[in-house]
Amino acid sequence: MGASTTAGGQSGRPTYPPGLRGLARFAAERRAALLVAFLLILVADAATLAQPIVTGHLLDAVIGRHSIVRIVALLVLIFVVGAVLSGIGGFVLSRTGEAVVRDLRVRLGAHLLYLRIAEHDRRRSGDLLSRASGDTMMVRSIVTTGPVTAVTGAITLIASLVLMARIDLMLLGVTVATMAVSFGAVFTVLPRVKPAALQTQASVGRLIAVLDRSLRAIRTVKASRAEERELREIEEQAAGAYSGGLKLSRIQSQITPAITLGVHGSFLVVLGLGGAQVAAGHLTISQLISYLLYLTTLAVPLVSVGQLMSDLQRGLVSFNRVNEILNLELEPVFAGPAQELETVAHAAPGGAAEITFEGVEFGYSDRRILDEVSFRVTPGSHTAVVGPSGAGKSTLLALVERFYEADAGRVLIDGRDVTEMPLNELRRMIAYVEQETPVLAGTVGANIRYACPDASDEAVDAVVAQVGLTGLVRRLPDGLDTDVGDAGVLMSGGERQRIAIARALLGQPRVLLLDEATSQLDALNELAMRDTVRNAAGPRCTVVTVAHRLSTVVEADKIIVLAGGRVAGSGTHQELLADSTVYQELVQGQLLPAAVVPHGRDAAGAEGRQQLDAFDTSDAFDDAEEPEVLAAGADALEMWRRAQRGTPGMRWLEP
Ligand SMILES: Nc1ncnc2c1ncn2[C@@H]1O[C@H](COP(=O)(O)OP(=O)(O)OP(=O)(O)O)[C@@H](O)[C@H]1O
Repeated sequence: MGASTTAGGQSGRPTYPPGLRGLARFAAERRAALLVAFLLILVADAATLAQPIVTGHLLDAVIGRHSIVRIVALLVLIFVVGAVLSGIGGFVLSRTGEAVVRDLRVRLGAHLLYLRIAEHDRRRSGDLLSRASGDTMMVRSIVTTGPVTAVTGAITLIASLVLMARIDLMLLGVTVATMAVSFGAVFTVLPRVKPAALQTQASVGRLIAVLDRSLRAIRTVKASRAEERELREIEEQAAGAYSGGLKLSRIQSQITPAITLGVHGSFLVVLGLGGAQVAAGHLTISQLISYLLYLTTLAVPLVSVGQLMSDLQRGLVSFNRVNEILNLELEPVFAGPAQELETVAHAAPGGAAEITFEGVEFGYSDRRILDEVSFRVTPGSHTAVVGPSGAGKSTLLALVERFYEADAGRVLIDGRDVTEMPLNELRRMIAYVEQETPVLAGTVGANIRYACPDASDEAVDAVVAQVGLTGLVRRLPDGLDTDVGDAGVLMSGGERQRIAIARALLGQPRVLLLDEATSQLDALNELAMRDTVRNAAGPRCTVVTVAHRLSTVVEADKIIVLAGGRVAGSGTHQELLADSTVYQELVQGQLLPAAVVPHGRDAAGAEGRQQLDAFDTSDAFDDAEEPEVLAAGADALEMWRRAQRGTPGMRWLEP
């Protein structure tokens, strides 16, 4: 299923009610295959049911010393036809069940990818993973073996009862009464299956969530010596799953013997009563044997039906857990019929875009994060957003990307409200580098091409050079084909960041949103970041950076100061230093810890700045392992720092 089909189907994709009705409706989408399988099994069962009749005739023929050749041939034919058709029917049903589960998994996968970010915020990804794996497995078992058992069991049961009724009604009455007692016992334990299954599946979900959490932060777990604590949580959830599983086993261990006892009990009663009937001459011996054969034929489907009833309850719990996700609202990715997403790297048409916030209000829940936020970012400019931690800076970027929608007010791109633009069109024009600069498992090249898989090698080489990765790529054992490890763990933080920026630049976006990592970068990376941002902004691209480093801020054409959910000031670095106490405080304390505070001019700084501008970071990265180059990078950063001292009102804050 391609991306376009998946997303295009969002509006028309059927939803299912919870429970058996939903499961039946889901399975009914493959009714043609189910019907073929049903007919095959019907004929196979008819053949099985004919066996006792023909066996009865065989006995009569043996007792009456008639020829048995034709009857034996017929019996063999019935055996073979029954076995072959039941095999084919079972296979068709199983294949259909597998296809049903495949569809369920793909739909669930599509749903998880297209789910609104707010839903992902609310849920633990480990639990979602367990629904995609464990729960779909449970659904699989009831839609594969379930229909086979139900169809064959029901047919065999009804036909056997009809044929047994034709032999002796009284014996049938006794059989039904005995079986009713054992099924009564089964029905008393069945309601306990659902809560036990729910406990098991929910515990497994939480277990995977705990594991997922620990493995994602395995270094922190080890550094905090938290293995034992994590293990205790794992044990707790495993114990929950164990106790749920134990309850289910207990219930199952009552169901199977109850039915087996019912069948065996009725066999003995029928043998006794039937023997008396034969002795009294009301029944022939062959009729009694046929009856008893029917009774034994019943044993297997009845036990299977008992098992199915229990499995069905468990499967329904899993189906409901999967269906709960399938019924969640998705992002409206496509406005109309599915459109092709652009996968080739070329500039999004239109050049640098204008971004406007008009009285935007937003809160993740009841807590207001942004309050009447209004500002304009001019096309081609570089705007830095600064503010205290938690002020809502990243949230601003999320609203431009439309990960969330404003509660009031509007976010406009080139005068168009983002909520009225097709999401794929909006996101095609924007590149976004989030704070954690995620790198996905795979190769360096695949990561850079992630948004534009069809980009040419030349385009990739160009962005690799732009972010100063050429030297690294040359040194890597397999160049761009080198694996970055799970979540990019084999790369350094700075390398991951540059890979993420290269990925963003490859799409030649009209808007580049950079959520600067809060952690300090080394000298070279800090300079590279500054150069990259400076070079990206221009006639083709507008850059908005959530800035934590002064190197980014002072370069910006405009700085927006966000505090207390409001715009507390905007302007250039110099303007804000003069006008905004919030900005001054940020510069002193939080924007760049141990960095700069207002001070007088420093003529040497201006000279330092010129030298810094001449320092080519991309060349430096190419030889970043050379000690003299590293030293030159550090020198260049010091030059830049001196340049800041040359900036009106700035001096270094002593650590
Ligand atoms: N997905 C979310 N659900 C609920 N609350 C959130 C969510 N994301 C952020 N918040 C809260 O919203 C507020 C603003 O968060 P945001 O990440 O935008 O701040 P920020 O200014 O970028 O902070 P920082 O500089 O520390 O990265 C914070 O108080 C944060 O706890």
